Amino acid sequence: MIRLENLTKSYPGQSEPAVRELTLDVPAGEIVVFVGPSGCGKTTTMKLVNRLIEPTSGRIHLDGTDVTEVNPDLLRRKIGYTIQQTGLFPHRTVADNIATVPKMLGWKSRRISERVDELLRLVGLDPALYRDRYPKQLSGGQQQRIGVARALGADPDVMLMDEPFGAIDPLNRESLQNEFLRIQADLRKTIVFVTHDVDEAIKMGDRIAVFRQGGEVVQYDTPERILAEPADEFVREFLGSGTSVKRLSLTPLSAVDVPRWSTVSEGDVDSGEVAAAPGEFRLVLDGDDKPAGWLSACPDGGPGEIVPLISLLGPDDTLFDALDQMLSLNSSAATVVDADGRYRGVLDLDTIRSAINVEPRSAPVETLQEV
Ligand SMILES: Nc1ncnc2c1ncn2[C@@H]1O[C@H](COP(=O)(O)OP(=O)(O)OP(=O)(O)O)[C@@H](O)[C@H]1O
Repeated sequence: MIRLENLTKSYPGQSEPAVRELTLDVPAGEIVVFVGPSGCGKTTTMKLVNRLIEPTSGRIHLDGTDVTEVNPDLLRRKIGYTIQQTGLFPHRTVADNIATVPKMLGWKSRRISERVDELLRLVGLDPALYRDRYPKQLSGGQQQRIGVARALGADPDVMLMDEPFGAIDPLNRESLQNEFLRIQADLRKTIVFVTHDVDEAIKMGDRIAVFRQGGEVVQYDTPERILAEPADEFVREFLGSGTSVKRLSLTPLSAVDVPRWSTVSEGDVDSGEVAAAPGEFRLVLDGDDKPAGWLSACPDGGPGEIVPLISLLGPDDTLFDALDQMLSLNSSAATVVDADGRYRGVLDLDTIRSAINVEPRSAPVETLQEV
């Protein structure tokens, strides 16, 4: 864990401190995102942690040790650091860049070589193709990946990441974010992540510290709670529009109470024991309790036919995915299954609304008739 305690940093010649009396804990294994407008002290605070900048007053504890009492070089070898401009050494190969800290730590060359290949694979680059290239022979996104691999070099418990995906186009940025979250799910590093971008903060952060000018943290909480209850007008404005949609994309269906609508079995449909009334749709489950389709009435009054389901939602999908599916399929409900593909329930607009506690503004939207 990182503990910042009453931290103040005043730069010489500046009338106001860049960071003032900042107290904040970064829990072990979490990503804490510093977000806020330009010049509000995010980078200064981050650089205080690995002593690239010395505090004017206050303390920083790393797993209970006061970092101001640790030799800065030794400290930095224990903390991975990656920045927007990647800071790769242009005249060193990818492998040599990644090996920077392991070499300083005196690792044997075989161990270093294995580690380099392992890290290249981790960040999605084939070692055979990339280890001997130079940074200028890589795309911007690939350089950022090498920056991340280098920061992970000696397997530090703590990572400081200053706008690590800042220089990347939106599409590549999103895939780097996703890959980094996938890596972090396994590695559980303690990470301080700086960004200007509120959407990136919401996506990447287990917690977000919203900074205001002068290094003041206005709100420090989970993305869900910051979106649901912004501390003041500054935070509300900083979050911008669309907070309800942002909350939808933060809510996995595994965390939603999905109403279980009544169903009919495929066997009963096949044997003609159940039928759908005109205008009625009934969800049909196969012998394994998996959705097989909707039973719709036949115009001629027959038992009806099973219309296959175009798409199902799983536990990793979010309320945003559910709404997106409903809009794109022009449907008022979406069928949800568990990790094994078995029926969990059916989501409609009312369920989505109540999951994020949004009151209906007008008459309730017509929903699929419950059977
Ligand atoms: N070396 C320095 N000397 C004097 N003032 C500095 C120095 N570095 C930063 N500052 C000032 O300290 C304040 C905080 O800067 P900092 O870089 O920490 O902000 P930031 O929130 O990271 O900004 P950005 O998002 O633009 O990177 C700014 O007013 C900046 O001008």
